[in-house]
Amino acid sequence: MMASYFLRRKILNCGGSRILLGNEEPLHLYFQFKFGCLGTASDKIRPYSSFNSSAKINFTDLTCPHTWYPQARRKHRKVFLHVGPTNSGKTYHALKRLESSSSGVYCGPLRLLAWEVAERLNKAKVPCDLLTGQEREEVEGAKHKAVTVEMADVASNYSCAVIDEIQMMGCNTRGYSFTRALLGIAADELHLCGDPAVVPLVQDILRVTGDEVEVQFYERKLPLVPLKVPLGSFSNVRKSDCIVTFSRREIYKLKKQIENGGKHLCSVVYGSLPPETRTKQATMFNDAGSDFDVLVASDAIGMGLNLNISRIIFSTMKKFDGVLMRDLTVPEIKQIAGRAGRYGSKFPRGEVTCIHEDDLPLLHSSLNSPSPTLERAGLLPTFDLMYMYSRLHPKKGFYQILEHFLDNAKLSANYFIVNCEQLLKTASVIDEFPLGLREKYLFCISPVDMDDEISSQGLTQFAEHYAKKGLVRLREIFTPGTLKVPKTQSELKELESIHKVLDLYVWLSFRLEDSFPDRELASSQKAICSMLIEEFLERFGWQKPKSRRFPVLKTSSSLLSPELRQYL
Ligand SMILES: Nc1ncnc2c1ncn2[C@@H]1O[C@H](COP(=O)(O)OP(=O)(O)OP(=O)(O)O)[C@@H](O)[C@H]1O
Ligand SMILES: [Mg+2]
Repeated sequence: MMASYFLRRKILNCGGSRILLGNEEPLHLYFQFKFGCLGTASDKIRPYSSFNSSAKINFTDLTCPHTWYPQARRKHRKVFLHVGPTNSGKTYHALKRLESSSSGVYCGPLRLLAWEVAERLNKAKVPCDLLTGQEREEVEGAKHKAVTVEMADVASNYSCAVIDEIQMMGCNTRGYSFTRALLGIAADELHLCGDPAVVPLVQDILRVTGDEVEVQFYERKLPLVPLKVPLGSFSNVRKSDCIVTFSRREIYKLKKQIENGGKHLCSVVYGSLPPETRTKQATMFNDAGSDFDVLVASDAIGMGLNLNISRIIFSTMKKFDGVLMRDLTVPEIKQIAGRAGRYGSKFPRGEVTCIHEDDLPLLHSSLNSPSPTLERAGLLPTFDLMYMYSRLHPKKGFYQILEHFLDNAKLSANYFIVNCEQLLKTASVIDEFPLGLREKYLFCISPVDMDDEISSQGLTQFAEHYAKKGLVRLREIFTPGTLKVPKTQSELKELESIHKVLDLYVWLSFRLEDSFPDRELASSQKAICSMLIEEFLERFGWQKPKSRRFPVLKTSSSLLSPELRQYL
């Protein structure tokens, strides 16, 4: 049961009251800079090898990011690029290698994937720790770890490492974490899984590292058939279909339309649902005995969940990208469509179509086109560089330092600086408080959605309390016992945002342990949020189908463990 999930986890001690920058170097470079002792770097490494002349160093020169990782540069890594379409066994083969290695790390793009891999390795009697921004679970004797890519450790040595969905190094927001893992993980064997579109870029980037690269191409295990006829009417929806759309409002509208037909109940999966709720919805859909036999989902299904989908149906081929409505790209269409016909499910093939006939030409042409070659990988200045740069501009706030740094950064052709809009938004809020640069950087890289009002208020309050007292008690900001099952879409959205704020508290508690002491309370409240959202999804928002038995609804308190019940 999810409610007790967090409580059962054994929390790893993560280092007293030190600030741990989850997606940063573990501050070793910072101290090396501070005390001028970066003598361990090999001769090839630039620019820090000449530390004593630090005044001459141009800290905004990001043209040689491979030199930021001396540990990896000391290795002659054997890199395997596993590339092919979705459902072709890329991850499967890389994980087989990881399982048989003496030590290793799996770096995935989502918490769901890290959970799945940790579970898989532990089941195969390979003890494996789990480490994400918000969870740390230690298994006795573990020499393996499953982590979210932001948590990849570039200061340890591994025999084997896997970076999944490596094409995400081209992602405009998170790309830098994949680039960092690619350049920085010190493993004898490094397995990269992803789209064939990454091959030339990875080969080019690794040309200067001295690593050896081997490419292995994969074919889809089961055929994917683009249908010539559109869905047309919702009466043609059948068991194991997945309807894809891109807004939350549309997801609930489609769910209602399909359920009103009286033949199906729909599970839903979309990005802002808590990860554990997404897993639960996916499990209900996968369960052949469950009444929830149709899935309505956003592109959040593109990665990470193993779903028994026989047919993908695009309700639209357009997506709002934050600025305007645009056509889906070839890689997006392929990634989503490829979820149909998973190897190991009961279907002999996958099928894909659209609701509307007009959308079929784009679907068919995209499935027949190769994904455009990835040209550049994302970068973000590390804390060390920002710190050194800030010392040259001691009067500037963090926002100005960041802005100035970004304006002056020099890059080589293989890299781009990721979109720092969220970072800058957070920096402008955080600059209001008397905090050190390291603390400001930490708040800025935290997983906060500054476009979500409740989330940004949460971050502001956490930073304010932290700056004033050095201690942030959850009860001063949030009253346990006030959470309720949402009755409307807007209440649901609010609960999703509260979940994000609690998640942020947990994230901060792993990095500022003494100042955020209520991790357990935040985790239990998160679990309650998820359950209340699930209760909404099971009970509200649609009419009971005529001919089906409705699942028995348990009250949220009866689902709770005694430890959690006290918080309601
Ligand atoms: N040789 C195999 N034997 C048994 N199961 C396999 C084999 N290859 C793949 N599978 C299973 O097929 C499914 C798809 O494989 P996998 O997840 O490795 O594909 P992928 O190419 O990584 O896809 P994606 O691009 O979607 O991540 C998984 O459930 C996996 O366990
Ligand atoms: Mg995979």
